[in-house]
Amino acid sequence: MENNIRLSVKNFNFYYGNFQALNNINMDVEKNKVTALIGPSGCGKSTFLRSINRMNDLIDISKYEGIIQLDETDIFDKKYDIVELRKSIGMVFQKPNPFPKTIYENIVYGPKLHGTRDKKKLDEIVEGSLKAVALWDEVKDKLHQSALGLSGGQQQRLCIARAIAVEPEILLMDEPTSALDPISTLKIERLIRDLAKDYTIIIVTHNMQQAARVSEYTGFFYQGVLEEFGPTEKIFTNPDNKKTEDYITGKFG
Ligand SMILES: Nc1ncnc2c1ncn2[C@@H]1O[C@H](COP(=O)(O)OP(=O)(O)OP(=O)(O)O)[C@@H](O)[C@H]1O
Repeated sequence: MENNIRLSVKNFNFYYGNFQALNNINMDVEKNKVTALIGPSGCGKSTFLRSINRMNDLIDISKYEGIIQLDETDIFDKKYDIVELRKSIGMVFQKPNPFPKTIYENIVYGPKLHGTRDKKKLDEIVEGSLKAVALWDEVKDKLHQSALGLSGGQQQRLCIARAIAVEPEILLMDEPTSALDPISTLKIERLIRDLAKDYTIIIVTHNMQQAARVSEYTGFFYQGVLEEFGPTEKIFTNPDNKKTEDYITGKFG
């Protein structure tokens, strides 16, 4: 079991100034599985997700305690290069945010940053990444047009392609379908299942049906505490914690 753990969070606390947003979080994230994070607004899901690739470092007043290990290396270790970390742990946001550049340039941005210069190699990465998100057929004739000309759903698939172009180990997704219509949402959900073959995925979602559809594991957060974490099926059918049950049956939140 131990070898299947990609990310291990131990006694993790997080503060914005005096406000403690996360309280003693412990979680092991299994390789090539989808882990969903659910809970009412303001419970700390995004703070937790952003801690995993150290995006919270940008917030001056923030402070953390505890350990987050990626493949047994502490991501907060001073020796850990943040550019390398973000290569290993990619992120997709709520609103599609392609760069105002061509489709091609969006995908090759990361690989170029990490030193890939060979045109043929870059072309391969573009084709491979776009095929992986089932966008290739839709855009192969307009790779050099602006990414901003794509629909919202296509833009989000492009952002996922951009994230996987550098071959991360983990993909973090912060409510990746909340700005999309139902059909685009289904496409992304199918894509998440496909991508789990190659990546470890952690997804924040407000949509409990979505968590149930896409994930193997679910964590329920409430007021900065990880109240319950376990197999998705158990969390949704037979949770141990009364708060989890109240939340999934719609009694609050
Ligand atoms: N930059 C910040 N400075 C101060 N407090 C913050 C900051 N970001 C978030 N918080 C607070 O931390 C708590 C957790 O916020 P967070 O965004 O992680 O919750 P969430 O569960 O993702 O909520 P939502 O589902 O609404 O996105 C909230 O009380 C929020 O007000």
